[in-house]
Amino acid sequence: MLHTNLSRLLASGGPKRLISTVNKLTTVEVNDKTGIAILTMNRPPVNGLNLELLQDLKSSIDEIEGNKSRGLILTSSSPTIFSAGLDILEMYKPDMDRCRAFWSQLQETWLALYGSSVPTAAAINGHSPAGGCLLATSCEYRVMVPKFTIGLNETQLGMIAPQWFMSAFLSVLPQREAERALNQGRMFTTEEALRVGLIDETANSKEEAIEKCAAFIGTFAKVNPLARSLTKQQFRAADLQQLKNGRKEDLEKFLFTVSQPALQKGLGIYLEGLKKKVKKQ
Ligand SMILES: CC/C=C\C/C=C\CCC/C=C/CC(=O)SCCNC(=O)CCNC(=O)[C@H](O)C(C)(C)COP(=O)(O)OP(=O)(O)OC[C@H]1O[C@@H](n2cnc3c(N)ncnc32)[C@H](O)[C@@H]1OP(=O)(O)O
Repeated sequence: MLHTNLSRLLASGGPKRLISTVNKLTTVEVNDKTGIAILTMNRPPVNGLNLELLQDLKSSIDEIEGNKSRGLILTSSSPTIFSAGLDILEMYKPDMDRCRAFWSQLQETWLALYGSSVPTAAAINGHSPAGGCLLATSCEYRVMVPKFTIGLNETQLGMIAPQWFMSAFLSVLPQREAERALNQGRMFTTEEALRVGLIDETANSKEEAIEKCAAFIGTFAKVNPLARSLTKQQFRAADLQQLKNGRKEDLEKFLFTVSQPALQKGLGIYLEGLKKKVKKQ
């Protein structure tokens, strides 16, 4: 009951304090009463994860870790897109120095989110393909609004999701389900995602999704925070360590892959398809 009241207070626009306005592409609002931080991505039109958004996400996660928030809820300022995943323009005809910085930052941001010591939840208020799904599955709990899609669609783009994308996916889905979905590049509707367990709950609005995420975080109110966070870290240690040990190799593989003419050709066609769709409307 206490948890429900706290979460209602948070979602109903109860006392909120804007802690950070420093980052251009993210905001952090911490509710004074509940101590839960809402981290909002704000890079129109689709929250494409480019170098700057990834940097801002990382610095917001650090800020939330540092200000002793009771939990982190990740969401988006867009009414229809949680995140369109990696900004394809970072990989299409890339400047190789920037591309290196981009992938290194993606690794850094993932390590911070997946390894975060505070309870994390995603209020998925829009489409969430590929890198968007990575962010959501790196959180401990997911609540999604109907009529959107979520999944790792990399194979549809002729790309291979790196091992650590798979780790986050596998921390949520059974191996058989995860393997089939990844091989197919399958995007799940909200209802399908709930059925397979890719999300935990549905909500009729962003506000309700945030309320349900807050209720999840509230379930830890009476649990020793250090014991909870060390337990979470033990569960995630192998996945985190695997990337930490292989960061350089992972980066080199990525740079090699994006410099392949066949991949560039595929990305060009994919981008063209996205743009044609806009013109048709
Ligand atoms: C160890 C590793 C080794 C090797 C591995 C090598 C490579 C690994 C990399 C693999 C990882 C990839 C992860 C990714 O995240 S790739 C990105 C995948 N994302 C998508 O496929 C999403 C594409 N977008 C959409 O499906 C739709 O846009 C969406 C449903 C999100 C929204 O639809 P809506 O109708 O609302 O908007 P649009 O009109 O489609 O889009 C508006 C403008 O935004 C542009 N756009 C959309 N998505 C992206 C994107 N991901 N990147 C860049 N730009 C994007 C779209 O073109 C429109 O642009 P304009 O026409 O307005 O200029």
